[in-house]
Amino acid sequence: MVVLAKPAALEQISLLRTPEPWETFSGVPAVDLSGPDAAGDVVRACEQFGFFSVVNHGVPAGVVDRLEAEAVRFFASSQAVKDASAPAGADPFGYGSKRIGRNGDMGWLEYLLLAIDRDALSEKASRAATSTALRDAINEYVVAMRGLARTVLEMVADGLGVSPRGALADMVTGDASDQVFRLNHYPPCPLLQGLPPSCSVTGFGEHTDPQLVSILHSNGIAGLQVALHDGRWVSVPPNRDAFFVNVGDSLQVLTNGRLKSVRHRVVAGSGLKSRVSMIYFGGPPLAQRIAPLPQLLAGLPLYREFTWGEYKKAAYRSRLGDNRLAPFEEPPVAAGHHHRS
Ligand SMILES: C=C1C[C@]23C[C@@]1(O)CC[C@H]2[C@@]12CCC[C@@](C)(C(=O)O1)[C@H]2[C@@H]3C(=O)O
Ligand SMILES: O=C(O)CCC(=O)C(=O)O
Repeated sequence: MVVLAKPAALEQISLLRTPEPWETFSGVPAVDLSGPDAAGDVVRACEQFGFFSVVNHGVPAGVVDRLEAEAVRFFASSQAVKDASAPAGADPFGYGSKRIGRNGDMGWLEYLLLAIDRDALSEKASRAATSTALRDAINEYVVAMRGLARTVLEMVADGLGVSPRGALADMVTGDASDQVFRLNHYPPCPLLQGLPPSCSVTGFGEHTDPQLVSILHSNGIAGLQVALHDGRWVSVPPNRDAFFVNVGDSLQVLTNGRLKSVRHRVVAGSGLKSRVSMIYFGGPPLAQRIAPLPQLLAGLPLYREFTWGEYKKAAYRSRLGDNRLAPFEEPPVAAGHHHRS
């Protein structure tokens, strides 16, 4: 007998996680972008945690609310409508359900993954976003996220003493920058009904983001967890009024490991409400060389130079949880041995 597809219940069972107690983290750094030492606060948060929340960000609530409402409308449309937005060719952009990437990663979610060209949806992505209202809401939101990414990266440069202060920001807001945007919908999982609250399913498996920074917003339903630098996983309290900024692998390399990308994941529960999140990934042009910035090199470089295109290609062939920077790490220099130039 040929089994063509795993029955839905089996897919859910394989996403079940070992029951664990939640520790809600009260120490998420909140950076007030209008504060007197915002640049110092951003750098300290990126060094200590690799993520932070942003308040007083200047993004109008209406921009977020409009997109959230359109995202909810899109995910509530019929399966046939959503499936018509599934990726057609080699690129992964479009609607997806449960399968994340093409290398076997699964999660209890559906999503719309879209490529952004300058400050709007790319031509192909425009076809995947099914209504004018959704497209307009995404375009409006992306402009706000590009501005926020620029502000954050200028602050990183200021805080680290990198000049010009636009050196990092230009990588993600230049005309050829490689930006990605994703809407995620995590419905409550029926399999969990009647199980203790410590039971959950994998919503989005643990990973670091490959780009320089990503900016996340969610609808106030819990689920995001991050790994602290001591290895402990903690839940991030949801906050509708804030954005969460993650340091990505490329920023880790550019700062020679001084800022560290953050491992994060989403767990989905049995609650009554769905989690809806939107995340903007700020990546550089494909030809951009990524290597520790000479201004930040106190000792030896920890990474060899690569282009974003090379890294992205490798990332898209990897599993979600892989350490995708490993192939680019310089081997540690043994004591007493010196580099010859
Ligand atoms: C399994 C995968 C999904 C992903 C591409 C990858 O092969 C490994 C990295 C994943 C990730 C994580 C951050 C956001 C994202 C869009 C990206 O650039 O890398 C996703 C990719 C995806 O969802 O296709
Ligand atoms: O939904 C979330 O909160 C995080 C999603 C995420 O990490 C991703 O889309 O890469």
